Amino acid sequence: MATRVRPSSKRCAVIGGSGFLGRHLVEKLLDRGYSVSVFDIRQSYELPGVTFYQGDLCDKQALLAALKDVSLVFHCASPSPASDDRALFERVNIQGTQTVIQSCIESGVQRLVLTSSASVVFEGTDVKNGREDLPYAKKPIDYYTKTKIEQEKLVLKACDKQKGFLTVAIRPHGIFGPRDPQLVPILVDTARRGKMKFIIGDGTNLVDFTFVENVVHGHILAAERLRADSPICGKPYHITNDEPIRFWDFMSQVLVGLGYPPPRYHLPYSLVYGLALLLWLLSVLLSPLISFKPTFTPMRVALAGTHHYYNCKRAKEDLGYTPVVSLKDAIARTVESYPHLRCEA
Ligand SMILES: NC(=O)C1=CN([C@@H]2O[C@H](COP(=O)(O)OP(=O)(O)OC[C@H]3O[C@@H](n4cnc5c(N)ncnc54)[C@H](OP(=O)(O)O)[C@@H]3O)[C@@H](O)[C@H]2O)C=CC1
Ligand SMILES: CC(C)CCC[C@@H](C)[C@H]1CC[C@H]2C3=C(CC[C@]12C)[C@@]1(C)CCC(=O)C[C@@H]1CC3
Repeated sequence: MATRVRPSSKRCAVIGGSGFLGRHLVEKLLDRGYSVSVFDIRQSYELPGVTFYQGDLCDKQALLAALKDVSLVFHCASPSPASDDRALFERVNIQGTQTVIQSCIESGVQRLVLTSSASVVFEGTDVKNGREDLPYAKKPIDYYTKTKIEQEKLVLKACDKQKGFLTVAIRPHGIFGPRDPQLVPILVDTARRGKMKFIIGDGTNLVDFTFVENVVHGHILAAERLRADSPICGKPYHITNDEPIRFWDFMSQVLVGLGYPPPRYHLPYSLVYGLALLLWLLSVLLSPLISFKPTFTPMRVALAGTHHYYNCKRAKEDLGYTPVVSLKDAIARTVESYPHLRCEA
């Protein structure tokens, strides 16, 4: 059985620690007695026990300062998937991750835990109970996914037991929870603009939505089991709530919890996908003249209308992972955490 690392004697760094997942991770690490250095392009809070280093992860000198005396690094920084800035994704997720790896090695960091994404195998078509041995998407649906694939490959390839530099990748899916700036706010904004009346497709597609505390739990288990003699070195792990749910049931539960009506009318998937593609093309062609961002992007339509749920048996076996918060409780806690987004009518 794997021996637990004694956290109290450990100092770790969280790259992207000001973000949604990063901050939850920092809070749990502090609870477990770690002292934490946060490296992020912005500082969004202050906490006792946390030292902030503000900088761009592509800047090696800035990173080296943050990694001094650190033996464990979590890398959970990325540009938002809502962006379609190819150059930014390539710079941060690919070149930046190379810089993170080099800086870790130069600083004597022994363990690197990457936040990857289960979407690295998603091509816009159904993934049912997908395991980690599925091939990477040959045609990734966007630059975010394309660069997350390259990022994961780089980190896993860098694992070197001889040199004492161990790496592992966590692949969460559809993270949600208090302070998420993405899923619930976008959903509510769409509902407030009267655009959440329709279900794309027949509404039976199953999807994983993963509560942020379960994702954090997976990261910490991986970090504490990452030793030269463990089977997890250089491998990716799916971390989900292990309770796939119909995409539209999940959206409806959140909407109803916040006082909005659930979507009711069905629209054919191919029609909506075609329209989303057309709108996206128009937004690109017209970008020199006007700037508009369609709500229903091809990527969101694909995510809303297909099955994408993943098997986390490998994490259960190798990491001893089981979700710590059920989907029912997670939805209730999430809804409660957004009083300002409740329907006022
Ligand atoms: N949310 C989800 O559903 C899923 C997320 N993931 C992965 O989880 C990780 C965390 O995601 P999440 O917490 O949602 O995202 P956030 O955007 O909330 O957090 C990412 C943080 O990284 C920062 N950052 C971006 N670029 C740089 C840079 N060049 N140098 C330093 N810091 C930078 C961001 O700053 P700023 O906000 O200013 O850009 C932000 O503070 C990401 O790697 C993402 O790919 C994987 C699966 C699902
Ligand atoms: C307008 C509605 C049809 C949809 C609103 C909700 C969406 C904003 C979210 C539903 C699934 C989410 C998701 C992600 C972002 C937010 C959603 C599209 C990711 C792309 C985030 C980054 C990842 O690595 C994969 C996620 C898949 C699910």
